[in-house]
Amino acid sequence: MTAPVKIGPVKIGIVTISDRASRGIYEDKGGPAINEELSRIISSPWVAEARVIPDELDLIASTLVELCDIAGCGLVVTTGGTGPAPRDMTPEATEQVCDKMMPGFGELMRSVSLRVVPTAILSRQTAGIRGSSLIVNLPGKPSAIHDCLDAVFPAIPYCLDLIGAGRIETDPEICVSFRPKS
Ligand SMILES: Nc1ncnc2c1ncn2[C@@H]1O[C@H](COP(=O)(O)OP(=O)(O)OP(=O)(O)O)[C@@H](O)[C@H]1O
Ligand SMILES: Nc1nc2c(c(=O)[nH]1)N[C@H]1C(S)=C(S)[C@@H](COP(=O)(O)O)O[C@H]1N2
Repeated sequence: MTAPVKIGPVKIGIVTISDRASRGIYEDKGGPAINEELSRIISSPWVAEARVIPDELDLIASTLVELCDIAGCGLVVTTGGTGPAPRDMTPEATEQVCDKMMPGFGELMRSVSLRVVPTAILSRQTAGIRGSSLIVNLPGKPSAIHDCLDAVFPAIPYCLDLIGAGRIETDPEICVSFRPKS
């Protein structure tokens, strides 16, 4: 059974998790790249809620909770902090706040990324459901955003339908979303 549909434009959280971008040591290119990619793919109305934060487990977790529970984001996309380095804690924060993990997202994104870089296996990127929100992790390299989002996006609208996150439509010239029950 699908959850009740939310009315109005879907809110999408865009979270850059980077020590250096959050301190202004370099310009954040990840958040704007996600915004650009979503604008290319999604044809229905949506609004962005962007955040730029350091690689701090508690702050990542509280930002994800705030975006899902208070801002009401149906989808939250993160970039950065998925690797093996000591401060890479995004998957841990994602697991901490999710009711249900969606391992297929990470599997597909790593497999697609492996065609681009052999170090794709170093990303522990994952996805999960918190209430009526889907959280998806992307690697920090801004160039990874296009490859990873394009790979998983065909399944995202139906996932959002199933959890009651709101309805989104995609531009079929860019991404054909698959809704088995429509
Ligand atoms: N938000 C971003 N904006 C621009 N470039 C980025 C961003 N995040 C990462 N990068 C680039 O990708 C590289 C690898 O990203 P990674 O997430 O491993 O960074 P990092 O070494 O953990 O450092 P930091 O957390 O300070 O971004 C970085 O060294 C940087 O060149
Ligand atoms: N598509 C894609 N995936 C990628 C990469 C990349 O450049 N492109 N970088 C890899 C590398 S080098 C690392 S260390 C991991 C984790 O990156 P993160 O800690 O920035 O999230 O993502 C991997 N996945």
